[in-house]
Amino acid sequence: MRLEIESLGKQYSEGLWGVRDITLRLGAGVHGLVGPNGAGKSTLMRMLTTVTPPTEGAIYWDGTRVSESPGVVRSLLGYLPQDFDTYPTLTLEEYLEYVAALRGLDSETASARIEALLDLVNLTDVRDRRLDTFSGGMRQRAGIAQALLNDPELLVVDEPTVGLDPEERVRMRNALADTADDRVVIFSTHVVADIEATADTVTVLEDGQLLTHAPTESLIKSVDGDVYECRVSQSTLEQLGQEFPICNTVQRADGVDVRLVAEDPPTTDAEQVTASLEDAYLQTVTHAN
Ligand SMILES: Nc1ncnc2c1ncn2[C@@H]1O[C@H](COP(=O)(O)OP(=O)(O)OP(=O)(O)O)[C@@H](O)[C@H]1O
Repeated sequence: MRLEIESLGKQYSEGLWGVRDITLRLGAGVHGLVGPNGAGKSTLMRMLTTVTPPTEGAIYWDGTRVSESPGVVRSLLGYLPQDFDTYPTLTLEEYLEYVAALRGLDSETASARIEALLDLVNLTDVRDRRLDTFSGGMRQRAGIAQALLNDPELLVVDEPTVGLDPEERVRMRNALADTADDRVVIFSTHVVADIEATADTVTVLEDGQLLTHAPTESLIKSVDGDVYECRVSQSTLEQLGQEFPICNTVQRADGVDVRLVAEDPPTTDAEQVTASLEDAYLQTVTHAN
């Protein structure tokens, strides 16, 4: 299975492009799509899911041009949109049975599939509970289950961790990673830490442009040895901020603990620390500006 995106662009109005000139090749696995608000993540996903047509360029699934045969992608697609909503008065099981019927699954296939998916997203115990009693994280995992009902080869999830507490974020990430063995999973977020543990590749978008696309490990390695932490005064922090990407700051009684990306130690007592995806992301975004 292979998703190819060739010079893809979407223009909303004169001079306003949601994304432009995006070229990517994605195989089975989890692919993280990150970027700040307005970067173009949702625009790209809406084109991948055939919700909106591209203005230029093309998308191919296993060599078939999607705009010429949108039904091909729709039949193998699972989609969890950002504004996903459920039917509050149905129980989880009733809801999944309803969606399965809408997708044309026969009842035997549907019940086997529902059983497996409840287990995958860890909601078997609450199958008889009404959806309006679910937490945000449970609702999102129910969303993943509905998106997987037809066993899609392409699963697209738009910001599935928004509004979730840390424990629920981890459950959500694990559920996504567990689905990715034999499908292409595209996971968009503006929280870089959400994809560090789960994504095989990372794609960084900003202002509609593709800044980088690389295996997660190699993106982290690109800043290995260049991440430092040190305690500095507020005025030194301001100077450092002019020169280096600042990854994090924590106020202390006697100064500010700062984490930054620099080729050489930024202060005499700076300590080199293990690089994270967030450091690599900040370096990528800062370099582009
Ligand atoms: N339907 C639309 N009509 C006009 N402009 C749009 C439309 N949808 C998005 N845009 C614009 O396209 C650009 C990319 O937006 P998009 O929603 O794709 O970004 P995003 O990365 O998903 O952002 P967020 O993280 O805030 O959801 C922005 O400038 C946005 O204002």
